[in-house]
Order: sequence, then C-alpha cells, then structure tokens
Amino acid sequence: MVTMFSLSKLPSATTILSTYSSLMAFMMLVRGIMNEAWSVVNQIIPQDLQTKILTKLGCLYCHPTSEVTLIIHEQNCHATNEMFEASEVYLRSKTTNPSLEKLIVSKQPREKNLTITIEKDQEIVDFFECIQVKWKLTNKKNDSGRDSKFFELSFHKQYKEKVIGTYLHYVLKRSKDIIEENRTLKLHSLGIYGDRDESGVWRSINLEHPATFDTLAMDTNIKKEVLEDLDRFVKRKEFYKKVGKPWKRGYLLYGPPGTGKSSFIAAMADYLKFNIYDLELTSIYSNTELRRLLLATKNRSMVVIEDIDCSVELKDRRSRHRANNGDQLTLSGLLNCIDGLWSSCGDERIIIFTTNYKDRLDPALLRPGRMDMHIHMSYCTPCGFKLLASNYLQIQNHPLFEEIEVLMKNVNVTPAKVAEELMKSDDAETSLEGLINFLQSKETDRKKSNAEVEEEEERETTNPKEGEGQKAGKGNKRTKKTKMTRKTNVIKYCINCDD
Ligand SMILES: Nc1ncnc2c1ncn2[C@@H]1O[C@H](COP(=O)(O)OP(=O)(O)OP(=O)(O)O)[C@@H](O)[C@H]1O
Repeated sequence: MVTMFSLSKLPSATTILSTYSSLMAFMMLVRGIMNEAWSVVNQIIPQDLQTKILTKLGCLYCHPTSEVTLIIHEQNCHATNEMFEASEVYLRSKTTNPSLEKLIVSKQPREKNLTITIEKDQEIVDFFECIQVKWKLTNKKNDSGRDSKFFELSFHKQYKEKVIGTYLHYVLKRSKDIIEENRTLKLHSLGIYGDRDESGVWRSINLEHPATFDTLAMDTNIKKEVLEDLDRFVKRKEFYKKVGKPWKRGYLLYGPPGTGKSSFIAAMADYLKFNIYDLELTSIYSNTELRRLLLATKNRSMVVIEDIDCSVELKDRRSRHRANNGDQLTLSGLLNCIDGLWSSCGDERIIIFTTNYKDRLDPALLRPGRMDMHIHMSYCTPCGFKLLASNYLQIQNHPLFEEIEVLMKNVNVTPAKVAEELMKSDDAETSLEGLINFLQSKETDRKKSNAEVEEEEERETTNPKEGEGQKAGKGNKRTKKTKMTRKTNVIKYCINCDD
C-alpha cells in the first residue's frame, strides 16, 4: 500500500523533462548574464586593476597552509623539461603583472619584439577560470655544482585537479601559440668545453643564414625532388603512425667543398621552419653523452652532423681526452642512437649528414633505409650559373653567357667560386669577364697537366726501363698528376680545386 502511494506521488517523465529543460535554460541564462557581466567588467576595469583586486581577494581567501606547490625543473633526467620551457614562454606574456618588481629585458638580432622575462625569486600571480595561481622562478646549485633552475607553482589545494588537469595543458598550448606567433629560427650548438656551465649543453642563437631554395644553384630535378620529399614528409604524421615508423627522415649531402651543402641545410630549415641542432661529433666523447644531447633536441628540428667522414674516426681519442669507462663514442653508438632510442622519441625530426667524400664513409651509414635520400651537390652547371648570375647580377641573359657555359662543361668550378667572381664588380660585364678569365686559366692548367701526363705515358711505352726508373724515383708526383687531371677524380683527390 505504502509503495503504491509513493509511486502515485512520483512526477511523470514529461514533468521531469520539462523541469530539466527549464533548469538548463535558467543555467544558460545565468551563464550568459555572467559572461556579459564579465565582459563589461573587462571593458570598464583595466586588466592591471583586476589583477590587483583579485590578488587582494585571493590573499583573503587563501590560507597559506592550504597551498600546494608544484615544482617544474628545467631538466628532467638530463632531458629538457618541456613544461619548464612552456612555462617560461607563457610567463613572458604575463610580465605586465603588477606584482612584478624586477624584469629582464633583451632583444636578439632579427627578433621582432623585446624579450621580457622574470628575474629569479620574483612572483607572478595568474588567474585561470577564477583560480589564482602563483609562479616563482628559483635556482639552486645541483650536486655537480651547476645552477639548476625550476619554477614553483602554488595554488589552493582544492584546485589541484583543475590545475594539473587543465591549467598546465592550457600553459603548454598557449606557449606553443606564442612561439608560433614570434617564430625565429634557432641554431643550436654545443657549449664550449672548459666553461663548466656551458660544456655539453645546447646553446642557441638566431639562425641568420640567408640561403633559400630560390638562391641555391643546384640541379633543378634534384631540387624539385627534395622539395616534394620534404612536403610529403611534413604531411605524413598519420601515415608514419599507421605504418609504425618513427616520424623522422635522414638525408646525406655529399659533394666537394663550396658546392653549397651548408647553404642547402639553411635553405631546408627556412623552408620547413625547423630549428637546427649542429652536432659537432669531435667534441663528444661518449655514447652516453651523445644520447643525452640527442634526447634534449626538440620536435620540428634538424640534427646536422657535418663532415661525418672526419668525425667518426675517433679511435685514438681515449688516450688524449678524459677517461670514459669504455663508453667511448663510436660509429655504432651513433647509429644505434639514431635508429633506436632517439628516433622513437619525438616527432618531425630530420637528420642530415654531410661529407666531401662519400666513398670514405662506412658502409653502415650508406645502408638502405638509414639515410632516406642521398643528395649530390655538384660543381656548377650552366643552369646553376644562370641562377647565380640572376641572383648576383640581376641579369637573365648576356652575350658572354654562351662562352661561360662552354667553358663550364670542360672545367670543374664550384658555385662558391662562381659566386666569388660575380661579386668582384658592380658592373655585370666586368664580373662575367673576370669569371671567363678564371675559367680559361683553369682550362689552360688542365690541358697543360693532361699533356704532361700523356707525354710521360708515351715515354714509358717507348722506353719502359726509363719509365720504371722514373716511377721509382718520382712515383708520388706522377700518381698525383694523373689523378689531378682526370675530371671525374678531382672530387676525390683535390681538396682546393679552385686554387
Ligand atoms: N649551390 C650553391 N648555390 C648558391 N650559392 C652557393 C652554392 N654553393 C656555394 N655557394 C656560395 O658559397 C658559400 C659557401 O658554400 P657552402 O658553405 O654552403 O658550401 P659547402 O659545400 O657547405 O662547403 P664545405 O664543404 O666547405 O662546408 C655560400 O655561402 C654561398 O654563398
């Protein structure tokens, strides 16, 4: 009976629904009014004053003992702590905060705006959805005597979930937006050994290299292929995930000095808007150190190892430099790092090796799948010359072009040397004549050298004994000459080709 009575008193489903709808409508109305009121407050009361009032109210409301503090260290197990970096960037946008008494102001060349950062021990009060949080930058010496920086983020303990679950993500997202808005490409290189605070740590400066793919004189088809490859790479986030491959790509640039390998890297960074990490292997002494440095690199970046043929011959370094408990840097350590741990951390990574002598590289480096693209930077071609003439002299055609193009087919000249000749005068004709003179003198040298070799070879055939004697006595000289004059071998043996 009792049950029946209670059931009959229950409201019908329609009543519940209509009450719910009215409640929701009421809530939306209240929310609308609140938003409206908040925007009026925003218009009437200046931001600084709002912060001051909220700070005062917050102080009344927050009892110090009810506070929680999150510590955000600069480094996390030797790797960069992204949360620290994001906090640094985010707080730069909060430097108008009235609670701040000391600020650090700087401006780097080519940077659009001033960089204003907080000084250590200064406190910044921030509000997020009416929650008050306090930031403080602190530093202290770590066990190795190095300065270690960290942020302290304090707030009322009742907001712990909200701060960790929402606010920190908001800081990460906001910092990314701020970086994108003020993006200037960075060149990271290693600090100098000997300076305790700088050694083995990435330091960055703005990347000032003016090279772009438009200014780069190289085979048009290769350039097109590279650009298509880069476009495909950046678009393929989902593809890499689907096929289970780390989102990274390796390029090997090879060719004689002065053919534009460094310029190519700068052009690539400019095209992708990726920062560069210049990894000087000769200043790294152990596989562990290399791993630590690679792990400290960030997404959307290029790690560059120049002259890899010189860097990986590190066999006698153990005796000359500090002991490293058998953890000496080795080629296999480098390859393991690239293929293994590093490649599986982070996204959108590019690694570039350069060499002047591809044939000197360890076959392990050239193995298919290791470097995805091998790019040959060649001597200047007639087509490359036209691009340089257009860039340096602002001319698309000239009666002297034909003669230059014929000469270029016979002698090897680097784009760097052509650029140098084209810069010698403001007058296009004078510069082109200078280039012709240079090419002609190179051709004369080449012919003379060829004639000498032919003469020697002929002497050897007609008088083999004399030839043998000469060979024993001046063997080195002869060998060198032969190599120097063969056009295809110039890359291998003649380092200073233009001199
Ligand atoms: N392909 C090119 N297109 C346009 N300019 C070039 C090219 N190659 C060289 N240069 C010019 O020559 C200068 C030196 O070239 P760069 O340092 O890029 O050559 P590299 O191949 O990296 O030389 P190295 O092997 O000695 O490091 C560049 O700053 C640029 O002015």
